[in-house]
Amino acid sequence: MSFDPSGVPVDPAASAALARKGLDYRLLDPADREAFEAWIEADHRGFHHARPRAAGIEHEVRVMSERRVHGVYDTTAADPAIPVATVSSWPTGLSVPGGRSVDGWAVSSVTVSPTHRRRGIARALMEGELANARNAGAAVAMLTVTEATIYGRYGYAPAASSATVEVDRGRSHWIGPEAPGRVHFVEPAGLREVAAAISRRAVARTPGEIDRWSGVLDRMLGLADPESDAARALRAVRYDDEHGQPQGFAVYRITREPNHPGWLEFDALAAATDDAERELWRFLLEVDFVTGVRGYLRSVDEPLPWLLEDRRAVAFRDVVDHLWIRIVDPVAALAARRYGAAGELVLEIDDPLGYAAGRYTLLAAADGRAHVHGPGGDDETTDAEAPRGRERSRRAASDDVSPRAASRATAPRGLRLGARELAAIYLGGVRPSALLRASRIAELSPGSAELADRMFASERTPHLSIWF
Ligand SMILES: CC(=O)SCCNC(=O)CCNC(=O)[C@H](O)C(C)(C)COP(=O)(O)OP(=O)(O)OC[C@H]1O[C@@H](n2cnc3c(N)ncnc32)[C@H](O)[C@@H]1OP(=O)(O)O
Repeated sequence: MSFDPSGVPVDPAASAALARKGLDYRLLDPADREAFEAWIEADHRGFHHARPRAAGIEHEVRVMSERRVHGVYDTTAADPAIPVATVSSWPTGLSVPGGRSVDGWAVSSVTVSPTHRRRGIARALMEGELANARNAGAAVAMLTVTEATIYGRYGYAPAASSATVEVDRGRSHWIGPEAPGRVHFVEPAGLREVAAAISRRAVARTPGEIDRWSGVLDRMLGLADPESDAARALRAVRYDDEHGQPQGFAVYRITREPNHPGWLEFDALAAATDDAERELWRFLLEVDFVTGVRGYLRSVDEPLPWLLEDRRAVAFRDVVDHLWIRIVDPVAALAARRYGAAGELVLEIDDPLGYAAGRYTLLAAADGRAHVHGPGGDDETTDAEAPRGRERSRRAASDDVSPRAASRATAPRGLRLGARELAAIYLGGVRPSALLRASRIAELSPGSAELADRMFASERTPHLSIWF
């Protein structure tokens, strides 16, 4: 990410709303170790997690000191040093269709103490984070959710799903191709640098993935608290291609009762190439003395069933909305991705919080690039050169993405929709026509949803494979 949130002030509206309830809204100073530890205590309690061990606290302090961390304090509480509410946020890239990235604002650690619930504290924090996102220059705010009923009211919608993929080891006869490379066992600590590089490439090829921060890799590899039982149970493997270049890795554990075969479970299988993805799956499926394999947060579009003779060996369980996004700057967001078909589409967006409200014209060219015209006369065109990163170019439409060129290709069509529905269709994981059938959007003219389906289609099903 190339935009800097350090100059973003504490949101005055959130501060005032909380002050009216007799509460202090504070941005924590990364140098204030005590405040961070108290905040971590509140965060763990809020999520019903066990208290972290010393190494876990060190890890959390490291991670949190790289974010904007807010606490809400009640000076009348028995222990006023422990916040009654928490939230953290940071700027990060979100992969979008076309192998590109949009400037995003990740929001996490939203907790309110049960002693202070349902007084509007979470609302103040969430509205504050939308203001922070917009002030920092992000186009999209995003989060992963504990419950699907909390965030729609702020304009968030599910944009990428994930599933637990369970494979019956006894039925998993492999019929896929042989990979040219090899799988090696490696020590998790030795994988750290390579895992970062592979993850960057894996994230870039999958819409819905967000840039990895160093703490999430440490967590994946068991390095956050390496002496914990959970970390010591992890085994790591790396796939090297035929030239000896690392192209993928997986980290797994085997859980089992004495005298019984176990279950192989994994949270991380990251691949920069299709060969690496296939061969790591194959390795995990062929480990002996195992009844089955369970991969968490996998894509709902996993190619695995097509690699096995018996596709019913694979079950997709717990398919859930996983990544929720909120568009805070539609012009920048719409111009950041590439489109599946050429066309001109008017988007009339209703947004009670204001960020996305207005009439936008999206002009997509046959090469997937787009020109977006916003209500304030702001225009933005997809940059042809840079594949990822901050790619805004506020300039006039180029010849091949000009309004005239696009309208020659397709007659104008349009949708009337809310900020939530825009968020749902943005990555291509939800078809506009499904929202039309649900009466969540309306067409300005017949055929608009069908055109929007084709334009918003993504070459890959959006997927997010981590919690944040
Ligand atoms: C991105 C993340 O971090 S996801 C993690 C979310 N956190 C958790 O699940 C931890 C446990 N839960 C909590 O800490 C709290 O219950 C929170 C944070 C979810 C809600 O905090 P509160 O301060 O009680 O919420 P607040 O009073 O501001 O409610 C705002 C609105 O959300 C609604 N709401 C709050 N919690 C929930 C819920 N769990 N389910 C459905 N609606 C909810 C309220 O009814 C209210 O609706 P309205 O304003 O439209 O009438």
